[in-house]
Amino acid sequence: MKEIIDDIFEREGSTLITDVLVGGKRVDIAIDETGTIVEIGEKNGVRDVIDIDIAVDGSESIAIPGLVNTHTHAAMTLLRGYADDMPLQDWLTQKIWPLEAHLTGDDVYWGTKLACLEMIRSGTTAFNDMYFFMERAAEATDEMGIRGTFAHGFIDLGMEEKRETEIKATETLVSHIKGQKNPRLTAAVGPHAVYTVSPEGLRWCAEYAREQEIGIHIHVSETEKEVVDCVAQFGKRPPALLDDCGCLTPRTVAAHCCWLDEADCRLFGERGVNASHNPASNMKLAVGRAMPYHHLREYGANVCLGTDGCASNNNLDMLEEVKFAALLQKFAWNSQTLLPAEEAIRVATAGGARALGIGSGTLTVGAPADIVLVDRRKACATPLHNADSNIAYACNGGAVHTVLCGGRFVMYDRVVPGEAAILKGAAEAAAALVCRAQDAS
Ligand SMILES: N[C@@H](CCSC[C@H]1O[C@@H](n2cnc3c(=O)[nH]cnc32)[C@H](O)[C@@H]1O)C(=O)O
Ligand SMILES: [Zn+2]
Repeated sequence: MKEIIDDIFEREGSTLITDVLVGGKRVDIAIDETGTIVEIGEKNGVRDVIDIDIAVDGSESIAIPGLVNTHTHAAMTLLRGYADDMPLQDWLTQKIWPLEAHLTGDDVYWGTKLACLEMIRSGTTAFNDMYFFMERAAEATDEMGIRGTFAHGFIDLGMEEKRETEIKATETLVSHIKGQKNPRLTAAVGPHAVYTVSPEGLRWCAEYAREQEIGIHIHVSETEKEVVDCVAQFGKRPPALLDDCGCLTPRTVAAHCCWLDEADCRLFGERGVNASHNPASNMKLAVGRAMPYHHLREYGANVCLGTDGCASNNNLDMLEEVKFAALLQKFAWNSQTLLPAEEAIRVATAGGARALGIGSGTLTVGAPADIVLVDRRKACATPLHNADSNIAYACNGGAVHTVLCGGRFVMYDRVVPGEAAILKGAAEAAAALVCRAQDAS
């Protein structure tokens, strides 16, 4: 790679990536000053398409579309390693929620900065977030230069008063995000799950999402207990309850979907729901069953990929998540051919872009230049019999060296601007958060 041009992160001109491997072919990629891919052609074939401001030698790199993390609680980076090896409900009620009660907006700002740093370093250019103080999460994401969809985690626990508070917080966030008019930041509604949000709350979320023309982000059928309790309380399974409340739409991202049966998958396909597979989180929390990817694909649902939060993964490396997904599906459903490498990468890129309604996810002319360069000189990428195989089964985020989002460099030759300050700020915020919680207990 050429020496780092000192203002490369500020440049807003056009970029040419030369001689890079895309889908098994060596090509040049021309990106115009608006950050759009304007030409992908044979080596040396597209140089005169743009007035080149920056040229990047891609001859030692494989290019893939920016990875799209469709389920995070990004600022949970501050809780990484705080509570491990527990069942979901105990983990939430005994450890996570008591600590989250002491979160501040500054905590979410630093936690999200750290999350964006980690995501950029491992090739993620867009993520779907559900948490607290989401205005601060959006501020951090804008500073880091990648794309985010933000939902206030809506939990009413069946209480009218809390529902009103959550409604106001959701409306405030949505108008804040829309008011920014920032193409990289979008809003969504985030009803947490059927066991934490009343049917009245679910119906409000669905209606508000429809009215605002935004997405819905929700945890669905993560555990068998969730399904059993839902049937006992409402006489129907979570997907049917959500459908009755209007929550199943083509703009819904349903996280986990582990305990869906075949009829649930057919309903998801009929409604065009996006099912976010979170294999590392599901295995770490031992939720007991893998998402039935084969049924969701068979019935036409869009499957995408997510990491969940850093307290149940514990990182945000989507290349690692691609491997977990491809292996878990084969193991869980006893099929050596289920979710092959190329398909697993597509789920993590095009599948995620479709779920969030963003134009990236593929390296094609007219798409936003959300591009990740993977280093071919790494051991995990050598030999290069098959790039998709190396990307899905051998490499992790550590093989990524350069990342563009909307044609702008967010990492260049393994340099991310402001990294040291982000690590310091997030570490200090995490330590102060735990101290506050301990002082209060
Ligand atoms: N306003 C809400 C905030 C909810 S944010 C989203 C919540 O989901 C929690 N969470 C993280 N991972 C999971 C998961 O896998 N399943 C269910 N909840 C999770 C996370 O800790 C956070 O509390 C409240 O009053 O609590
Ligand atoms: Zn979650």
